[in-house]
Amino acid sequence: MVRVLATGTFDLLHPGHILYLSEARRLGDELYVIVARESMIRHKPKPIISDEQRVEMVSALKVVDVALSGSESDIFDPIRQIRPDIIALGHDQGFDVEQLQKELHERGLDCKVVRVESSLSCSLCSSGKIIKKVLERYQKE
Ligand SMILES: Cc1cc2nc3c(=O)[nH]c(=O)nc-3n(C[C@H](O)[C@H](O)[C@H](O)COP(=O)(O)O)c2cc1C
Ligand SMILES: Nc1ncnc2c1ncn2[C@@H]1O[C@H](COP(=O)(O)OP(=O)(O)OP(=O)(O)O)[C@@H](O)[C@H]1O
Repeated sequence: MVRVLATGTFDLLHPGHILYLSEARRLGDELYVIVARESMIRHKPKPIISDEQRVEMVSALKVVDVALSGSESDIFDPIRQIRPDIIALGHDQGFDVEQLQKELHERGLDCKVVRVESSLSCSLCSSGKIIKKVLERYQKE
């Protein structure tokens, strides 16, 4: 049984998320997803949707076996519990494959890190773009 782990914010779900999660799932037999905590997101605006609601939505996706909220202090904590065989990074996720692999190894967590290269570039295949469009529409009215 190969356990795959995917991660992300998943603020406003869109087909790009489904592509990423489906590709991650294809790497093994079961898919766990760590949903980022609002308190840990510093590289972009905070999500609109609460931690709990984002987990609920990701859990309901057909390709996902288990979704859970991440740690609020150490990203390696949930990995110690989940013990994935593979960590699947998204095409634009700001983690370096080799660096993350090294940091996992230093903590005795020997799972393989791979990057899912597939990406979908439709006009609303990004939570940020959806929010921008909503703002534009309602500012006009
Ligand atoms: C292996 C791994 C473990 C992670 N664990 C956590 C975690 O425990 N808590 C958390 O808030 N974010 C965690 N993250 C980060 C987020 O899931 C997310 O990838 C990060 O905030 C970047 O957001 P974005 O991919 O949606 O742009 C982890 C990321 C990776 C790659
Ligand atoms: N269009 C897309 N195609 C493929 N993968 C995607 C796409 N959008 C997001 N992902 C992947 O989904 C995961 C979660 O991404 P995230 O929730 O940050 O989505 P986002 O919509 O890109 O957000 P934002 O627009 O706020 O940056 C990441 O691993 C990311 O690489």
